[in-house]
Amino acid sequence: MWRAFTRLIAITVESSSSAQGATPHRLLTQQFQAHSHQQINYLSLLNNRKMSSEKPKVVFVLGGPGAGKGTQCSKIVQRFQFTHLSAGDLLREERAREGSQFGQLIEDYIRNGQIVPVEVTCSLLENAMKNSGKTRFLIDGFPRNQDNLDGWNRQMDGKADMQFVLFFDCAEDVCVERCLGRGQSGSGRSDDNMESLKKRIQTYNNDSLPIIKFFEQAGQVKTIDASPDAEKVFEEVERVFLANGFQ
Ligand SMILES: Nc1ncnc2c1ncn2[C@@H]1O[C@H](COP(=O)(O)OP(=O)(O)OP(=O)(O)O)[C@@H](O)[C@H]1O
Ligand SMILES: Nc1ccn([C@H]2C[C@H](O)[C@@H](COP(=O)(O)O)O2)c(=O)n1
Repeated sequence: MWRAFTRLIAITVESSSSAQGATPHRLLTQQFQAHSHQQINYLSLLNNRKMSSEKPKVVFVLGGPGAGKGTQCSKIVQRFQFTHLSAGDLLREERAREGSQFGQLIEDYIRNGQIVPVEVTCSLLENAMKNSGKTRFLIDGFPRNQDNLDGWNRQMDGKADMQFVLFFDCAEDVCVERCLGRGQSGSGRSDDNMESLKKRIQTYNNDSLPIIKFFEQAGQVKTIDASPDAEKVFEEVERVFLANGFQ
């Protein structure tokens, strides 16, 4: 955990801040140091429920911001027996939960297009898996960086079987247009704006693409062209699931 904090403290964050003389970097650094002094108990996020006795099957769903991951996950849920768990949605829920000790930290990361420490995200995912009582999961927007992947391997080792990575390949300008469109139609998301998007895209290129490449080299990636309309994209997605034995 200390290793994670040391790295967090080194993060450089560019954002606007009204506080006099306080750079955004310094503000976040102070916040993380405060959190570390409180000795955050990440385990407080985990409940005691057991995972279903059948080992859960997991499909990781990755792609740029706005590539259409959530849209396609809804369609997969309707067609196949999967439960959709969006890491971003779980983080937003935790941010909004009254009394959460992680709310402000999550907000700072999301607004700055950075990836929340895996201890938080993976615990939220594991809980959601346990609470659902289900055994097939689409894990959307995770693992997004090396920290996510390492944390998943540590925490979920032997607890779930990853089937494949569904990668929605989408040009940057299309992703931007879709996210801005989503913002304009009232998503209410604090990161559907050009300033956050620039950072999210940078994080995606620097941190997420190498993870997709890693899975690709292991032969575990199913790439889908995400640029056509959603129905057309789903035709490809459906083929992948059928070819991998899902009915
Ligand atoms: N194939 C598509 N063609 C056009 N618009 C799409 C398509 N798929 C999704 N959209 C629209 O683009 C926006 C982003 O889609 P969605 O929320 O599914 O993306 P996402 O990859 O889950 O995004 P994020 O990673 O930011 O959560 C939404 O407004 C959605 O309606
Ligand atoms: N593994 C993850 C997934 C998401 N987040 C944070 C940072 C993202 O910009 C934000 C929104 O995610 P989205 O809904 O676009 O998938 O949530 C993270 O830190 N770690």
